[in-house]
Parts: sequence; C-alpha cells; structure tokens
Amino acid sequence: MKKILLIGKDGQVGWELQRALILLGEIKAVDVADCDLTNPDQLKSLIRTYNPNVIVNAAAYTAVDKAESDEQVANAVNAIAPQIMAEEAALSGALLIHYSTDYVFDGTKAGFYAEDDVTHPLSVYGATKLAGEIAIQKSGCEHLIFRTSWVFAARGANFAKTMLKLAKQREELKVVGDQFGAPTSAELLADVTALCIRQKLQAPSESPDGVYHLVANGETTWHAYARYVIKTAIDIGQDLKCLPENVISIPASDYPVPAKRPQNSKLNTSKIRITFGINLPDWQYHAHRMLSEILAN
Ligand SMILES: NC(=O)C1=CN([C@@H]2O[C@H](COP(=O)(O)OP(=O)(O)OC[C@H]3O[C@@H](n4cnc5c(N)ncnc54)[C@H](OP(=O)(O)O)[C@@H]3O)[C@@H](O)[C@H]2O)C=CC1
Ligand SMILES: Cc1cn([C@H]2C[C@H](O)[C@@H](COP(=O)(O)OP(=O)(O)O[C@H]3O[C@@H](C)C(=O)[C@@H](O)[C@H]3O)O2)c(=O)[nH]c1=O
Ligand SMILES: [Mg+2]
Repeated sequence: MKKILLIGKDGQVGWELQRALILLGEIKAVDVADCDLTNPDQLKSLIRTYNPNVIVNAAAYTAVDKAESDEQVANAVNAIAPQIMAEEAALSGALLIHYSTDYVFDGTKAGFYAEDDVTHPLSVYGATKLAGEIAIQKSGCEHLIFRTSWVFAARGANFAKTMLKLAKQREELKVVGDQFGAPTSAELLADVTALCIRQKLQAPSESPDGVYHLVANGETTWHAYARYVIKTAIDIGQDLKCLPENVISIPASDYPVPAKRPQNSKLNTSKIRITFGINLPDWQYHAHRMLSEILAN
C-alpha cells in the first residue's frame, strides 16, 4: 500500500486530489493549520515522520497581485518549500508531484508554449513559481511538474466565480480581452494527476521526470470566458443583472493591476497526452459541469 502525503488539501486542486488520490493508497492530507510552509523545520519533520512514497504539493501562494508586495512569503511558499520537499524526496526515494503556472512565461510567443520554451516571468508570483520548478529539477528527486493555467473549481476562489458575483451586482462588466489561455478544472488536474502517478509508479521508464503542460483543450480570453460563464448561468436559470452582451472587452492596459500578466498563456499539451496516453477535453466540458454544480439549488 502506497503512502501519499497531500500538501495543500483545502485549495482548489487539493480538494479534488483528496477524492482522486484515495484510489492509489493511504493519504495523509494537510493544510496550513497542520504545516505552515513558511516553516522549513515543520515541513521537514512532517515528511520524515510520515515517510511517504509520494508527495503531492498542491499548496501555493496564488494571490498574484498581493505577491508583488509580499515577495518574501511568496518565495517561501512557492520556491523554498518545494525545494525542501524535493530534497527530502531525493533522500527517501519518494516521488514528488508539483504544479506550476503559465505565468512562468512572458506571453510574447505567437503560438502554444512547449515545455522547453524560454521562461521569463513578468510577476513575482511567476518568478517564485519558476524558482520552485528549478529547485525540484536540481534536487535529483523523482518528480512530475504539471504547468497549468486559469484554474477553476466548484470549491475555492476563481475568476469564474468572481464573474458570477459581479454579474449579480452590475449591469455591465469590463473584462480583459487581449490575454489568451485555457481555463482548466481542478477536477481534471486531480484526475490526470492520479493517472500519471499510477503510470509513473508502475512503469517509471515510460514516464520521465520533468515538466509537463497540463491544461484543458482549446483557448479563450478572460473576456470570452466571462461571457461564457454568464451565458451558461443564465441558461441554467440564474437571474443576473449583467447580460452576456454587456460584458465589454477591454485591453489589459485599461485594467491596471500590480502584477503584469502574459498576453499569451497558451500551453501545448502534446507531451503529456503522448507520454501518459490521456485525452484532454475542451475547457467548456468541466466549466459547464462546475457551473451546473454550483448553481443547482
Ligand atoms: N489558481 C490558478 O489559477 C492556478 C494555479 N496554479 C498552481 O496550481 C496549484 C494549485 O493551485 P490552487 O488549488 O488554485 O490554489 P489555491 O489558492 O486554491 O490553494 C492553495 C492552497 O495552499 C495553501 N497555502 C498557502 N500558503 C500556505 C502556507 N504558508 N502553508 C501551507 N499552506 C499554504 C492555501 O491555504 P490558505 O487558503 O489557507 O492560504 C490553499 O489551501 C498551485 O501550485 C498553483 O500555483 C497554476 C496555474 C493557475
Ligand atoms: C475581476 C476582473 C479581472 N479582470 C482581468 C484581470 C486579469 O487580466 C484577468 C484575470 O484576473 P484574476 O485576478 O482573476 O486572475 P489571476 O489571479 O491573474 O489568475 C491567475 O492565477 C494564477 C494563480 C495563475 O497561475 C494563472 O494561471 C491565472 O489563473 O482578468 C478583468 O478584466 N475584469 C474584472 O472584473
Ligand atoms: Mg487571482
């Protein structure tokens, strides 16, 4: 029986991992109350005491704008803590699963980003997540790093839920229309993670360590995504003040925020699809499911 340590159990992805990983073995699931990732000694002692075969790290400092003025904590959680997990995994032989982000790129590429394309984060969040990736790769531990984007879930905070809330309050919404990416469901991430762990444990030579892009199929903009969310909610029967046609597209330059986001967040998923033999559905598949779930009374 495999022992799995799930760190960040109450986040969007962590919550879904509690469901998906239980099929693989015994889980110890923790969050900040059990282990504060800014405390390296607490983290080391957690890992050494439980001595897991697999560590899955779904915890992160994800407040992108706040990170600009809180670099030390963001770095502790997104870079130093994963480094410690990786060093411990290298010592014990555990497999480490970690998540990273489209925000490691600057978004200037024309097409979809491949795993080995040049990184160049525009934000503190992106830079600290990249530092975490690099530390894991340097440690020599067995690992899979899943770079994903625009995560949503029924449980937790995300852009889709923010749009629903704003659409109840306002008749018109202005949303950035010149940033491109793929909204990706925490449910999908958790299910694919479980499949990949299983393959990696059973056939390590067929599943090399490294970075894998893992996002839903298709592409959209924040503006088109907001419209989709509002239109779907209305179709499901929600009474919203803002109609889809009153979601106005604006350039990012008209939406001033502390952290700069990449214009192009599109990630090429060939590597994970081929290596692990998985189908990645269009982003609308899980988005519709999530909206149906949270809007059902
Ligand atoms: N959200 C997104 O759009 C995207 C996320 N990702 C990556 O995917 C992964 C999962 O993200 P997601 O589930 O959305 O993140 P969430 O923000 O939903 O969850 C992150 C979890 O980490 C916990 N955490 C934060 N700081 C600490 C700390 N000091 N000690 C212990 N736990 C802490 C949070 O606890 P608390 O809530 O109490 O702070 C929360 O439970 C992360 O690696 C993220 O970088 C990648 C691309 C997009
Ligand atoms: C709320 C709001 C946001 N926006 C814009 C701002 C920004 O360009 C875009 C998304 O804003 P958010 O702050 O919700 O998203 P943001 O926090 O940037 O989301 C990112 O989170 C991290 C954790 C990741 O790793 C990324 O993949 C990505 O999902 O939408 C509007 O245009 N209008 C609005 O009313
Ligand atoms: Mg945010």
